[in-house]
Amino acid sequence: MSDGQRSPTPGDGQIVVSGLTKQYKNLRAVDDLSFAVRPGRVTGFLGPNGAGKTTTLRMLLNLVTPTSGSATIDGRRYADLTDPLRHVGAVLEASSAHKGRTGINHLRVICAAAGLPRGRADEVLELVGLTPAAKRKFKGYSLGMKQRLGIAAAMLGDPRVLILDEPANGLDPEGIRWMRGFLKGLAAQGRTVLVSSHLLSEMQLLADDVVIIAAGKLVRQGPVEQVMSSMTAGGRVRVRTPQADELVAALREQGATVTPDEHGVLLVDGVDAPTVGRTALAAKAELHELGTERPDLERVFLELTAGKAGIR
Ligand SMILES: Nc1ncnc2c1ncn2[C@@H]1O[C@H](COP(=O)(O)OP(=O)(O)OP(=O)(O)O)[C@@H](O)[C@H]1O
Repeated sequence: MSDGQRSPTPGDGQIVVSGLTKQYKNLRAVDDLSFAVRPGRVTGFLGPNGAGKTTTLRMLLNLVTPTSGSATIDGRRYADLTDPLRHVGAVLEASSAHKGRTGINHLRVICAAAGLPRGRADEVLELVGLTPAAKRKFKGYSLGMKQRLGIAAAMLGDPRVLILDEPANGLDPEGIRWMRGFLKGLAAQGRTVLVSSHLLSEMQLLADDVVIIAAGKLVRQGPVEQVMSSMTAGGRVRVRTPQADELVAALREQGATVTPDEHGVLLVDGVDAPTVGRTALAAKAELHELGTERPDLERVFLELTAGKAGIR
């Protein structure tokens, strides 16, 4: 087809990880991990360095043998997929290819080995915007071009499921923007896109769902908005009023802790903003400001994961 897209392979497109565990000598890299990844969405697989993301992805792709538990794609273990390239495409690290080979020839070699039509190489190159560099040698490719070539190779079998390990690593802002648009586009076509990252900020822009792990264990999973707001719930309330003494007394009666700051703002812990508003109304305190301070998400993420991770 002219745009290089065909309809994805049938299958439920789900990734299901269940009780997955990998024990290295004296390190449990992945520890009884369970989560599910749905089609039609980009799922961010988040965790600090050493959390076990790569090991999990490698178990999904049958490159590492689990100690226990299971990981399935389209309801089957990778090893049991009859035509794996048609089910799942993976980009585990910046693509490597024979240095002297051109981008298009690299893809044609894979097509030949996998029994795919030769023309598919041109289609996927077009898909990732590398057609102008088709005949350039791999050794002259930038990191961004190598990433695109890796994605092109993963797309050769037109898989329903895409798995990428830290695809934004080393890319410039333009490359990252392209990657984001490309992956969202694949999800919009109904594909399953699982992307690992150690950057929460990147996942806020890219992911629909997130799975957060630390020290091999699940920390949170769910729609990105829901997970983020659960992480920053319980922020302290800021309130400003000319009748500060009256409001402080009324709030303390409600069990709240009130700390005035140097600018005349009252910082209130223990009750939420609507409660502060109601209390102010009852105490006849005029409000000049009322809001909730949200903790910095990146800091919460670090605390959430560092506390579990320890030193690895
Ligand atoms: N073959 C191995 N033998 C022993 N330990 C290993 C092996 N592979 C990984 N590990 C360890 O398992 C832990 C998890 O590693 P993993 O690469 O899965 O983490 P990650 O979340 O992908 O982190 P990063 O982003 O740094 O790659 C790390 O402590 C790592 O050193």
